[in-house]
Amino acid sequence: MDRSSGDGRLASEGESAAGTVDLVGRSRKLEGVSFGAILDGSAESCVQWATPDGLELVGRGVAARFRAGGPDRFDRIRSQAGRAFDGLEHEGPPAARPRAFGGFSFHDGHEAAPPWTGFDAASFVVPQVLVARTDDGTWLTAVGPGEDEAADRLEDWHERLAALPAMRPSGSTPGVAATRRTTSPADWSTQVETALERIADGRLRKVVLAQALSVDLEGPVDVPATLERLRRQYPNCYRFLVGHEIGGTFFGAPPERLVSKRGDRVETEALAGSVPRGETPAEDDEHVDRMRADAKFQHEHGLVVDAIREQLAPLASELTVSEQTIRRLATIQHLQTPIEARLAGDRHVLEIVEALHPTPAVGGVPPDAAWETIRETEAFDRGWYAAPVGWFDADGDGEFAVAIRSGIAADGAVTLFAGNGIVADSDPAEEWDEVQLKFRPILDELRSRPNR
Ligand SMILES: C=C(O[C@H]1C=CC=C(C(=O)O)[C@@H]1O)C(=O)O
Repeated sequence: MDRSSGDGRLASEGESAAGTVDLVGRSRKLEGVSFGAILDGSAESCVQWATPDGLELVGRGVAARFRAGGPDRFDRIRSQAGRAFDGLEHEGPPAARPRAFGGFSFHDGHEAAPPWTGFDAASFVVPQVLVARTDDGTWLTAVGPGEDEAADRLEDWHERLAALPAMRPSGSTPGVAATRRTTSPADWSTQVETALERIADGRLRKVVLAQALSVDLEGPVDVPATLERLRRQYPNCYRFLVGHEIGGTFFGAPPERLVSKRGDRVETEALAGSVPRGETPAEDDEHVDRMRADAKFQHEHGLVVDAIREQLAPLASELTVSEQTIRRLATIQHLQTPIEARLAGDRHVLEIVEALHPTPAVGGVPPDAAWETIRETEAFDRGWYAAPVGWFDADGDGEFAVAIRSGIAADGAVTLFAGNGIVADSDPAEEWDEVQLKFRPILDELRSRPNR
């Protein structure tokens, strides 16, 4: 793994905006409110998170911030958060509790250079204002460094939100002026051939190689509105947005759960192996039958299942690997294997995140050789692509997705990312086609289209 060039200095600079004062959260029930409208015009830090099973969260402002760099960034975030959450006092239902939102870079040695300005190797915020849409209604939570501040903020935002429209138009798309690839088809073939040689000589069994596509926009992009449109096309995916005050906005609609932890229960999955959707249900099934029967796809998928099993086993008292199923998305279909565990002891979700990242669905096997191949062959910075993004709370519970089918909007452009698993017998041209399908969800939403 890339354990060499991490910037450990950030860890000691990690601050809580609350300083030594204990954080206080106050919640109140809300009538319907448009999530997009809450973020409108915000130059503050903002976050949005939605799961396939219906939880939706949106937050803005910074009550506390945790930042870290280097290989031990998972631990450092955990200890900074431990200090800030230690004295947390929250009045409201558990669904509305304060949480920390953010994510990690794919590589340990990540530098926050454009388009990733503002995105440290690990960075989380506890928003000052959080709105949670749950089965139990919609809740506003204000967080501050003391009771009075939290109560005043709650009052202020309750009034502001009451004045906002409950529905917001879905907005026009920005339009695409031009696209630029980091990787030409010829370069891609060379990269895949390099990986195949390493597989043939036994150094490597699988590596996920990725590409970036830089999209120049005709007009400004409204990321919350783009996410809202993605909800319609990709209802069974996560949706996330992390917007930085001094940089861009990272967002996406990933289908892949890295981990969900509640108490001692952990859910994760292997998601690897891709075929296109067909024109008809029968064609969809033909693609799926081919994928299920194909030794290459099963090998590629099996490596991910085995690695997750091995990564979780030391932490678990029980581990259940379910039957393989199919994940059918708007443009693509994947092999999926749900995996559940009961934890052996008291663990923080970030410990599970650290143990699992990167699964071979985005890294490879063995991890070090895959890491080396990625660093030597890919011609762009992965930044936060394919890394954990999500939230955790004061109890160490939380949920993280793998930030694939994602892009970063910064300086009038959106840079999209997509990759594919390479194993023995992979064909560069087929892999190229599969990667292009993975750019589609966001690219399609950026193209010009009349208002809907
Ligand atoms: C790495 C990506 O997809 C992963 C998830 C599902 C299927 C994959 C595959 O078929 O290679 C990848 O492992 C991506 O979308 O950028």
